[in-house]
Amino acid sequence: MSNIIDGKAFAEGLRRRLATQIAGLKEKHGFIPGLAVVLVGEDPASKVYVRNKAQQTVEVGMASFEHKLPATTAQAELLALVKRLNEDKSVNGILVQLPLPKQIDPQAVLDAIDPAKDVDGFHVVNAGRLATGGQALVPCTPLGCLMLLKDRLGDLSGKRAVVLGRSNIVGKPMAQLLLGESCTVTIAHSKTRDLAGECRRAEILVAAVGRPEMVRGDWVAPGATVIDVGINRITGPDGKGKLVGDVAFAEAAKHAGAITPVPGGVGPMTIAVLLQNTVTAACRQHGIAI
Ligand SMILES: Nc1nc(=O)c2c([nH]1)NC[C@@H]1CN(c3ccc(C(=O)N[C@@H](CCC(=O)O)C(=O)O)cc3)C=[N+]21
Repeated sequence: MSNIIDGKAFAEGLRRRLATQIAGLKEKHGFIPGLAVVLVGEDPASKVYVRNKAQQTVEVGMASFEHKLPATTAQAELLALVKRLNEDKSVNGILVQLPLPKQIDPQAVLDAIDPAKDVDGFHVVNAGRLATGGQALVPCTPLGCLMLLKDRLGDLSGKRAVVLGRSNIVGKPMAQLLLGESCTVTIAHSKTRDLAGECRRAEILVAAVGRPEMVRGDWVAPGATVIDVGINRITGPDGKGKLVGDVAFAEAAKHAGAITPVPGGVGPMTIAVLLQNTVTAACRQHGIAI
């Protein structure tokens, strides 16, 4: 087995399984799940992600509702849209694309989303349920990382895991999920003393700091599994733009037992899990056990 973890292929498989499940829901229960994605403003990267999300939503057989608002949208207008989507029975999942323009407080918007429709898992109720072992909707990126880890390693119980980064959207929920799998979890960050040394102790290393190629080869223990959540657009030596992770891939791959590439690793999993979360949310809303 190659030591490269193919997130793109895993995500394709997951979407195929979801498509079958969705066809079954339509046949047996007479509905298809619906996902609403809200984009405020014109951020070019966000536009690409939103287009990909909408396309993949339709490909697996779900309904996609796209809402594009101008960058000047007032917070009250966005909250009014969220309220309408909360009340709309054909909408089972709601995602408001981040980042939002500066006149809008992102947490106010995220907390206005019905927790049952919060397919990003960013609502404080879902964060609380994840932390206390309840029935949460779990943030897509960390859940995707966990799926890749379990697929590679099987049981994670007792493993030493280091999560580099403490954001609400990746680092903290990732640590909760690993703890839930009975790993011994360390959350390391910019203030951590001897960051390289902490990382070197990890059997599982998840990098989510948003700093291009910060994790060097000698930070990786022999045989460790490395999950690179970073997506950084940099200018390469040839002057062209390219995508790199938070891990110096070529160096780290020499030490790692398994490692995710960028692109083609965690990124595609994020969208596939978003679709899965929408199916999960739809089934719970219809009282269907899955
Ligand atoms: N409310 C909200 N939820 C999100 O989940 C969310 C968001 N806002 N804002 C932006 C980030 C970013 N994000 C990505 C999704 C897919 C890829 C992805 O598919 N990446 C591919 C290709 C990337 C490329 O070529 O540009 C890869 O890594 O192979 C990347 C990044 C979701 N986000």
